[in-house]
Amino acid sequence: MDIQKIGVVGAGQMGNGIAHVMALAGYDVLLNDISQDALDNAVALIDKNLTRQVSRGKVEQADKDAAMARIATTLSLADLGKTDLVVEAATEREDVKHQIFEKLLPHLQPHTILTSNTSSISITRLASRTDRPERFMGFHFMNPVPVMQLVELIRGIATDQETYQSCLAVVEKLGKTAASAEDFPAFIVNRILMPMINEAVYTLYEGVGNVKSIDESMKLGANHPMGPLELADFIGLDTCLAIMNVLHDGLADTKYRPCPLLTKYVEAGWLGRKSQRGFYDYRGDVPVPTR
Ligand SMILES: CC(=O)CC(=O)SCCNC(=O)CCNC(=O)[C@H](O)C(C)(C)COP(=O)(O)OP(=O)(O)OC[C@H]1O[C@@H](n2cnc3c(N)ncnc32)[C@H](O)[C@@H]1OP(=O)(O)O
Ligand SMILES: NC(=O)C1=CN([C@@H]2O[C@H](COP(=O)(O)OP(=O)(O)OC[C@H]3O[C@@H](n4cnc5c(N)ncnc54)[C@H](OP(=O)(O)O)[C@@H]3O)[C@@H](O)[C@H]2O)C=CC1
Repeated sequence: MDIQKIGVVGAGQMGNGIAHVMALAGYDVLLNDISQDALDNAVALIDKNLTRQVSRGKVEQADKDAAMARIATTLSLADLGKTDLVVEAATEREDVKHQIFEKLLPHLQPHTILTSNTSSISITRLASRTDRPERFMGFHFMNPVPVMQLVELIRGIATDQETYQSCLAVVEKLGKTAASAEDFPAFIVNRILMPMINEAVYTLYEGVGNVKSIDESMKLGANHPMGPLELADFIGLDTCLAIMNVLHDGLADTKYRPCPLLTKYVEAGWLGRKSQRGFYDYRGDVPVPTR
């Protein structure tokens, strides 16, 4: 299917990155959120990130201008009815995602493909509550979207081959690489990454190391670009906890038990970079460890 117009639901860190790369690749993008502030911040951030790409010689000024002109925003989900593909990138909560798809359905054209950028939630279950489980897929970008090469494509039990091929063609047009994952809790990347992050929080909780020593150990000792706690703050601690809960509930194995310290940080509203405090405090000039 020829996809031209793409709707993105949720203008948080993933939604803005997805809108950025889609518009740069030539798609018309309609970005939706429940908050006007989130939409305004997302457009400002896309502008800033594209400007940086221009200054580093990665993007031509004319391509940046054209990409910005292809991005429109809306507070109304009904406006996404005219799109060919929707990427849902709202908060990692199953009830929120079900509600979004439920509200979208009456406005959609029959051919529109629905996808979710969920990090962990069952694609089959999300699809089953729509009128088009055969045209529903997991479309899982990595953070930061403009930089990371991989997109996980996850077929639900009912997803048809044409839908898969259409999504694969979008990934290729973005210049990214697709990995196919089966629809089991947290798919491939987060099935492996999130238990490591959770284990780093246990290492902190049990006093084996502090924030600085744990992150330095994994950066200098295992050549990771970010330490696991720095990465958790970057992803969002609410998202990390939600993924661990999906793994724990979905696979019923105690090895996925979320660390109580991770739960405590989320209860405090210390969600990482997006709330200015997590395993580090970002309110000053340099990040300061909180433990
Ligand atoms: C939770 C999930 O469901 C799935 C996930 O996404 S899991 C998370 C996956 N992501 C990771 O693991 C990221 C790990 N970290 C990294 O790879 C690196 O630290 C990083 C790429 C984020 C930054 O790299 P760095 O070398 O430390 O910083 P820096 O030199 O400033 O940035 C490298 C490039 O990325 C760009 N960049 C960094 N952050 C960016 C952002 N948020 N948006 C856009 N571009 C960004 C920079 O502009 C820079 O571009 P150039 O190469 O053109 O100069
Ligand atoms: N963070 C990451 O590293 C990655 C995250 N993901 C996945 O991407 C999705 C988004 O994550 P992320 O961008 O980090 O989260 P953020 O918290 O940064 O952004 C979520 C956005 O969705 C908005 N939102 C909430 N409810 C609705 C709704 N009903 N309709 C429209 N918008 C809504 C939120 O608004 P408000 O703030 O007002 O609530 C917020 O702007 C999640 O499913 C997550 O698991 C996937 C890959 C990597």
